Amino acid sequence: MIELSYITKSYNGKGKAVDNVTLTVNGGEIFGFLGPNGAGKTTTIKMMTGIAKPDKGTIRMNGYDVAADPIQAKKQFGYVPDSPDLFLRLKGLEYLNFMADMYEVPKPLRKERIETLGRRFDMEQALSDPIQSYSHGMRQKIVIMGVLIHDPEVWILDEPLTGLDPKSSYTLKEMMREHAAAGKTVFFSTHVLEVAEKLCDRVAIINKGDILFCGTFKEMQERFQSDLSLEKLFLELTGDE
Ligand SMILES: Nc1ncnc2c1ncn2[C@@H]1O[C@H](COP(=O)(O)OP(=O)(O)OP(=O)(O)O)[C@@H](O)[C@H]1O
Repeated sequence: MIELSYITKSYNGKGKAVDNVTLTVNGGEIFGFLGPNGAGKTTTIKMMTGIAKPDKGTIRMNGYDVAADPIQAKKQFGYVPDSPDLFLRLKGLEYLNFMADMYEVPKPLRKERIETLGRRFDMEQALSDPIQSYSHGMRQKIVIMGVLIHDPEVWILDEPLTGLDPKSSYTLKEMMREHAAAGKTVFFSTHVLEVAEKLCDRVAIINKGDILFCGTFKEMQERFQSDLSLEKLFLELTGDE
């Protein structure tokens, strides 16, 4: 479960990148975080993960306060950033072992998970190569695998489908569904509204730091008394049409 209460942040004292955002994401749901470029999605995610500090407000991960109890809070989630260009000099397998060490995954369990993840993401052959030699999509996959190797309860994924080929994208979506079906939490940002419409139990739409809507797609259609697609509703709501 993720709880954001009255989160506000501005950069260099300028306008608010995130303004008084309150959101709860429950276990058992896939939650989509949508908004135009510069809306405040990544800033919100950086505050959720402890990378950036909110000016005001509190964030809890499964009840642990990210500011007051950062280690316990960080044990609750896995985070895939929007750029996968990390640890480029390590080989894929070295990176997965490093992540497994950080999260104290026992050796037999990590071996089993590396095999399963390698198979599901078609990465078995690439694991002995340096990450530097990977394509963007392969880097994205190794970062996702590094998160999943410690089986965090809460997944926080910033644009996770960007650059993935159709099979890997399908696999990740399937894994997101499995994770939520097991009662755990999936929070992800995306610009691909067709995916959000099909995959998410609930969505929030943020624009200029404000949450404009939070709920199910059906609730959104009811609110606007419309049977338009999520894409059309999004464009109306964010004033781009
Ligand atoms: N490090 C920073 N310094 C100053 N301003 C920043 C910084 N990071 C983000 N901003 C500003 O904060 C606002 C929100 O940006 P953010 O990156 O959170 O948007 P986003 O919704 O993730 O956008 P995108 O979809 O383009 O990735 C923007 O106005 C952006 O210019």
